[in-house]
Amino acid sequence: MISTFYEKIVGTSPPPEPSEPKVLCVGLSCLDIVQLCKHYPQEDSDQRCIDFRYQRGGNACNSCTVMSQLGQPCEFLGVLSNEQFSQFLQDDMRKYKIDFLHCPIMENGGCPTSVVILSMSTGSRTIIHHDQNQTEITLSDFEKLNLENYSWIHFEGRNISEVLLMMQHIENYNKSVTQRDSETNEKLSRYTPITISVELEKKRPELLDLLPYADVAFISKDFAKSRGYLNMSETLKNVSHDAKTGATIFSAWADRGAMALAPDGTIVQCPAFPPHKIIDTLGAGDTFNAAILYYLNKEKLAFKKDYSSNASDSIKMTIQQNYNIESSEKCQTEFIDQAVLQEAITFGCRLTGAKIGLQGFDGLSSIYKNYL
Ligand SMILES: Nc1ncnc2c1ncn2[C@@H]1O[C@H](COP(=O)(O)OP(=O)(O)O)[C@@H](O)[C@H]1O
Ligand SMILES: O=P(O)(O)OC[C@@]1(O)O[C@H](CO)[C@@H](O)[C@@H]1O
Repeated sequence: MISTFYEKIVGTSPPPEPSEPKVLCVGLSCLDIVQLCKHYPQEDSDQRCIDFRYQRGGNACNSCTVMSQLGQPCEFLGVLSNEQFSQFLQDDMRKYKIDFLHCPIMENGGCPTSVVILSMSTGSRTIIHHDQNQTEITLSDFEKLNLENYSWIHFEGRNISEVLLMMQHIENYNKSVTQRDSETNEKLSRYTPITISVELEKKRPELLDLLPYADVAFISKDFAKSRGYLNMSETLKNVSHDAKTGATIFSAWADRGAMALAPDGTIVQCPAFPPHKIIDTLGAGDTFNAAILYYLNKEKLAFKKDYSSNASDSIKMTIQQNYNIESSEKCQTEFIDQAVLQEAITFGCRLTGAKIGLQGFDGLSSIYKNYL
């Protein structure tokens, strides 16, 4: 039996929605058990580590932690449960002012857990994950959202077929808010279309099926390596063949920094900003993604152009027949030019460089204030 947190705890009246639209992150929240080791351990050895902690993790959830510290209203959507560690995750989201009111709560469900080994000698983070048979967010969970409350929706590439349906649901919404009255040419809605982003992180080639629906895509180095790409430019070049026309694509690559493809086809790049001492690389990619979402979403909201003026320019993209879905929308990326993209990627690399000099995510808000 699944109910939402809202139905279970809050009752019937909906909570007041913020005046500023939120960024929604759909994906995983899990428990991270982090062991800080001097060196990566040898198999079948017995040793002590330097430190131990547990914290809330998961790509989408970590990105919310970072955005919340930057002052961005954000919401997490993922499956939660009544189990004690899942309660810990929920308490922690409250602490960080991350909205999770629409998360389905699985009675008798478990809590996905990762054991993470941080190596002080190399700065690596090794993640061993168990999903505790947790189910994933489906279209029917997603349909309960009022999309007017969001300016940007980010998906972790996970349950591909359902994520595709959710992306298509957003496209339909976007069509409805950009419609005009045929006689007066007046816009029929005061809402702005939603920008869709996706992260291809896990080493699963099927994740490429999500690209034709994304306005913005993040390609992790793990995914890129699993495809045989040796560097960021090779990644962008290859992946762009599967992407929507006008999409913005990011490739982040640890100490090499990051590179991005702009909607007009130009490439921008930024080196990494390593801290004095690397303390904790867990969640570096999630921090980078959050910084980009934050920066580009602010640019989007500041962008005064009428979003529906070029509606007739829409392009038809057909994706893999096994999903039998068509994408006919234009990219929601008009606000991204080369200069904006360069600023965004520099902000992303700077913030992430600062994060890996910290334990966990606390302290990012003061770093951000200094950055401004
Ligand atoms: N060792 C490092 N030195 C400096 N910056 C780093 C380092 N590792 C990660 N970063 C920063 O974090 C971003 C994302 O890192 P990456 O390792 O690709 O993510 P993930 O956590 O997904 O493996 C990089 O683009 C870079 O800016
Ligand atoms: O940014 P990274 O370091 O790649 O992601 C870290 C992380 O989100 O990924 C795991 C789930 O795959 C979580 O246990 C952990 O918090």
